Amino acid sequence: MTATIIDGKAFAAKVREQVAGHVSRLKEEHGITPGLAVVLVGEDPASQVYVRSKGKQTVEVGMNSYEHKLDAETSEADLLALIDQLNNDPSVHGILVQLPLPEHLDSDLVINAIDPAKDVDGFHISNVGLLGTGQKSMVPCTPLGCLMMLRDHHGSLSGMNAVVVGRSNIVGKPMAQLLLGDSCTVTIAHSRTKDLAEVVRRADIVVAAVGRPEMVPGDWIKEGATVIDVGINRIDAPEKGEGKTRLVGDVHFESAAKVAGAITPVPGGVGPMTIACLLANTVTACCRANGLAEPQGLTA
Ligand SMILES: Nc1nc(=O)c2c([nH]1)NC[C@@H]1CN(c3ccc(C(=O)N[C@@H](CCC(=O)O)C(=O)O)cc3)C=[N+]21
Repeated sequence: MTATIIDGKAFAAKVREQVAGHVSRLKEEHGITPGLAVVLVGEDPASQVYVRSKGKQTVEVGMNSYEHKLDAETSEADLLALIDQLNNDPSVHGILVQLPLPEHLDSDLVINAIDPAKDVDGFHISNVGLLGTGQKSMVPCTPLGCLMMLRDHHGSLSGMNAVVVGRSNIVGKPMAQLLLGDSCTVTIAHSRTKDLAEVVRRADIVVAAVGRPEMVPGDWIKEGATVIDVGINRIDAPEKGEGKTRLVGDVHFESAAKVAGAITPVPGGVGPMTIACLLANTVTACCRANGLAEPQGLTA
């Protein structure tokens, strides 16, 4: 068997088209332009790349992008003051604080200072609680993007065995909640799971989100299973020449694609969907803030 490739890049372009449609309707019918504020503390090069690409796409769909770059030594009080200002700015509908934050800043405290209605990452404890109890919330972008691809590929996920490998607050746990919401039987596996290979082999859906390059080999995958690879790992690629690198996922793509029914590639899979869902969440937050009907198909 050779797996169908789930093209996250193309899917993300479609999501952005829908978002752009909602944005132009908000402008024409209501005179409102959705705005997304991104806060970056310090100058981690990977974070800068991500923030730049996100800012560009925000403007491309017709929204306002506000970037706040603070130096690495910024105090917690100054960061909290900025968040307070953004919480009270009616032109800002979404706020994202790029993680990880420098060591001296308490990220839980900072994230929980964001107005939950503007928390487009879905990391605020109120949104986590709302998601866990099946209430309307802001849903974390990466798991939301994975859910959209799974629904698109399968239609209904009801009754499927889903194994999420990884238990992070930003991917593993919210992913499990979303799959449960779609009536999957959900297992969260992690580094201490006994017989991990056997657990993964039972899965109709595997979501790999551990941050370890190519740790899930093809012989852990059940024939025909759907594999969603959340990992984005940069590794050395001496075969490309001295000092070169390449991006790989948490799944060993080549071997997994031989047994899976469908699989997301890295790059071009989950990553582009994460940014598209950030834009989708910003439009959703803007509609809710203005008491307007929210977009269909862009939320969980
Ligand atoms: N508060 C917060 N929210 C985030 O959503 C968040 C964050 N902090 N911190 C950093 C991570 C990282 N992240 C990525 C999103 C898209 C790609 C992406 O589109 N990657 C391309 C490849 C890019 C390349 O070539 O390097 C792909 O997978 O095809 C990557 C990384 C969001 N993050």
